[in-house]
Amino acid sequence: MGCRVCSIRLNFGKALSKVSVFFIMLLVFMYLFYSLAGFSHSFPKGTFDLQTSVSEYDVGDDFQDNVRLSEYSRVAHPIRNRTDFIPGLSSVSPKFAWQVIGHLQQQMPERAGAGEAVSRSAMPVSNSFGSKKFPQAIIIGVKKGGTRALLEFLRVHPDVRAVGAEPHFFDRFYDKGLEWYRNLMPRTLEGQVTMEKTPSYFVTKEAPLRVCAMNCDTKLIVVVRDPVTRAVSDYTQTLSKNPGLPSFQSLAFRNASSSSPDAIDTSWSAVRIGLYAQHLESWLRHFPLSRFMFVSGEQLVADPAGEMGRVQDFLGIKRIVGDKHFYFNQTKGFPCLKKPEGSGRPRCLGKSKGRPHPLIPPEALQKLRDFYRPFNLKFYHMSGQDFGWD
Ligand SMILES: Nc1ncnc2c1ncn2[C@@H]1O[C@H](COP(=O)(O)OS(=O)(=O)O)[C@@H](OP(=O)(O)O)[C@H]1O
Repeated sequence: MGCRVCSIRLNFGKALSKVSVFFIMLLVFMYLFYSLAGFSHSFPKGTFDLQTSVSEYDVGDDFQDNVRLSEYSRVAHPIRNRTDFIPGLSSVSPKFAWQVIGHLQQQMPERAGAGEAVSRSAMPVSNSFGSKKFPQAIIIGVKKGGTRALLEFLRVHPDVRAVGAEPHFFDRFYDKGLEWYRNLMPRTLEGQVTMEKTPSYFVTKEAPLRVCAMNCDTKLIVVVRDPVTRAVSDYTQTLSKNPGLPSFQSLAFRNASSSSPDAIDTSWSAVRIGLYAQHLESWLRHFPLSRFMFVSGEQLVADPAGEMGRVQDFLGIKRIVGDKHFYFNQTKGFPCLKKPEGSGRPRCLGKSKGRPHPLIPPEALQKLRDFYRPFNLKFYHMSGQDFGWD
């Protein structure tokens, strides 16, 4: 009898340990599955959530492109691909190892959504993978200038680490506080430059003072493009989301019934953003010209390596991203990133970048060109650079 009880207990014990093992295995499996599924998102989730709020500067398209390209940046990144700080990782493929590191990093505070910001800000921002710093350089504009191309080209550089999505801190989410902002940043090692891009900063009245309140030594990069083409590009983006949009002309020109027929409507953001001299003026009240770098959007397409050389000098990092990283993709009509050594595929920006523009009547474009001329000349004078738009 006693032995039967013993055997029942023994069997029950065995069953219990089997169930425990099963549950542990299940948990491990679920963790691995979750981790692998999560790898497709290379950006802080919280940031993406923020991105989806709709505004004039909606960047949903930009986000898609970023997801595709972020993989390139990782694989092409010799320093970031270091796997030696996690035991065992060196025995798996570098790509997988980096995914594990990336995932571990994503589990840390930058994953916080807006509501979590306060409690997260109390967490230490330093660990063995580096620390989160405020960006030393920001691509502040301009919308549709080529900002995504510039950021993705820069992310190939081992000394640049950037937030993939646009944080919109200095325009939309300033009330979240600086610690919230810092937590969005990727961790950087000594000597690496932290960056972000949010093109709407350039036209946000409060942004210059706010950026300066964070750090007046922040390097500011502005990618500028012929304001007429930029306006059409902006319109094309809005049209792609709202096919019922009125024609470009009806938005760009006020009704001919007024005393000044066909006056340009500067209250339309697609027109207003192109008044570069005006926007720069408000930035120059807080930053000296030496803190700015103006990148020609046209040159970034015609000679990406040349433009990247100047940007790397401005950032004070070695000229690493150059000719060998680019090829001209005939189908896309734009430069793309070559296949990184050893793995991956060549990468072009997504289909929302470099898309065909609708045909705008030439007289309308000419009117806009005439309108922008004095503003362009003023901008050339202020920036000390002639962009040749006229
Ligand atoms: N290499 C490469 N590939 C594709 N597209 C390129 C590239 N370099 C610059 N561009 C131009 O970038 C324009 C989009 O600008 P942004 O990235 O600043 O747009 S956004 O403000 O972030 O939405 C985009 O505008 P559109 O041509 O109107 O689509 C492109 O002209």
